[in-house]
Amino acid sequence: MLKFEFKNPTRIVFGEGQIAALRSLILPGRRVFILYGGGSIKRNGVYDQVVHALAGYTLTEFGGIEVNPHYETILRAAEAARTSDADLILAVGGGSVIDAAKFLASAVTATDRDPWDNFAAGNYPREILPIGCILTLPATGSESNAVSVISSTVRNLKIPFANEAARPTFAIMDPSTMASLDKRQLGNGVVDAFTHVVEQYLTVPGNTPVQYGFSEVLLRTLIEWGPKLLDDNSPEARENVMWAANQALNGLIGAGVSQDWSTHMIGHAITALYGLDHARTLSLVMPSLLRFKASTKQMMLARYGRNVWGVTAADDKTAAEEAIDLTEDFFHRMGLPVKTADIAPIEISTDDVVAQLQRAGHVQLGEMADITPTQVREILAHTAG
Ligand SMILES: NC(=O)c1ccc[n+]([C@@H]2O[C@H](COP(=O)([O-])OP(=O)(O)OC[C@H]3O[C@@H](n4cnc5c(N)ncnc54)[C@H](O)[C@@H]3O)[C@@H](O)[C@H]2O)c1
Repeated sequence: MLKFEFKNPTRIVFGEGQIAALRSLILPGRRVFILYGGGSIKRNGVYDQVVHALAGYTLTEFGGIEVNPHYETILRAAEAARTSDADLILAVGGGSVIDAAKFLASAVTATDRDPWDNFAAGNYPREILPIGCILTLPATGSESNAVSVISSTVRNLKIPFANEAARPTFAIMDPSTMASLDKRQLGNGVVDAFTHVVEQYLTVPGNTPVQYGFSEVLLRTLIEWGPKLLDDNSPEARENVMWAANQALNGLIGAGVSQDWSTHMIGHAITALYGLDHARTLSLVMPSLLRFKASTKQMMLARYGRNVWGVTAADDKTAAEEAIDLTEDFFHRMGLPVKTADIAPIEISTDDVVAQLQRAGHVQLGEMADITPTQVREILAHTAG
């Protein structure tokens, strides 16, 4: 097991109707800065529930956080938060809004008014504003992790920022908020969460049976409940997927294991270039990447095939190949692309993706840092079809 430190201080308040618990989570008299996206919360009743729960508090709101949130918009939000003298950022939305809130919480207190480079180098202000969130789309785990993935239109980059201090103080997870999600967002969420587990699990084997066992439970849960969620968006499916997606990226299954975030880094480059949904870049890249790395990942792939998919092949090579085929089929059944033909009219230029990765400083990827730009080209070539 690798050395690790694990602390997840986010207070999770889970279940239908829990938005009403906001009052018990925020001290009276706080000036709350509500951050949201394109306005789905105003159409589905979530905004009204928030405002109702916070009657008597001083509220300021900032809407318009984009999908794949823009740094430039967050800087405007930071100015508004300073002007309103906010003392808590309340994110209401999916991963984009929550990521924006986590970055914003540092941008508000930073003395540097253009803090991108400082934050990218890990230099965050000592004090940042506390963040609370109300999750409306299970996918990213952002509601209780330390990461924000932010895009800069000026720099033409989409990169992750990690700041332990930005883990939300609390996260309200009410599965009924998922009722207004369409099939595309539901499928995206399940596949995003699935890939988070895979990237912390399908690496080189370690002495980490606890982490692997948790990972396998999460994968089996997403495989069982993901299609049901697409089918009927039932309360049972919502709560199981929402909880699994949170556990997939709250730091627990990744503690002490080697990790391979190459699918995500290649995916970020594709989103930055073509605007393709985050999860759809992952479903496109991951099967090809697993096939490309099948020999180095063979032992874990075979274990995954047997423990998660019930593959019975006796030899590891066949079990690994069957596991990848089943993964690809699962992504496809969830309505996501697995070949470039599925994302038409977008056409991916491997040269551009490699250049984008280099601009972002992501040149040696994988758990052994052995995925080079040349290999990225080969992986992308295998997505053709
Ligand atoms: N912080 C992390 O650890 C982490 C991990 C993975 C991905 N990400 C990032 O998170 C972002 C993606 O977040 P996401 O997948 O949660 O999607 P999202 O937040 O971008 O939302 C997708 C769409 O769904 C809409 N939506 C959200 N909730 C809704 C609801 N209840 N009803 C109707 N519409 C609703 C939004 O308005 C938006 O149009 C990407 O930028 C990705 O890179 C972050």
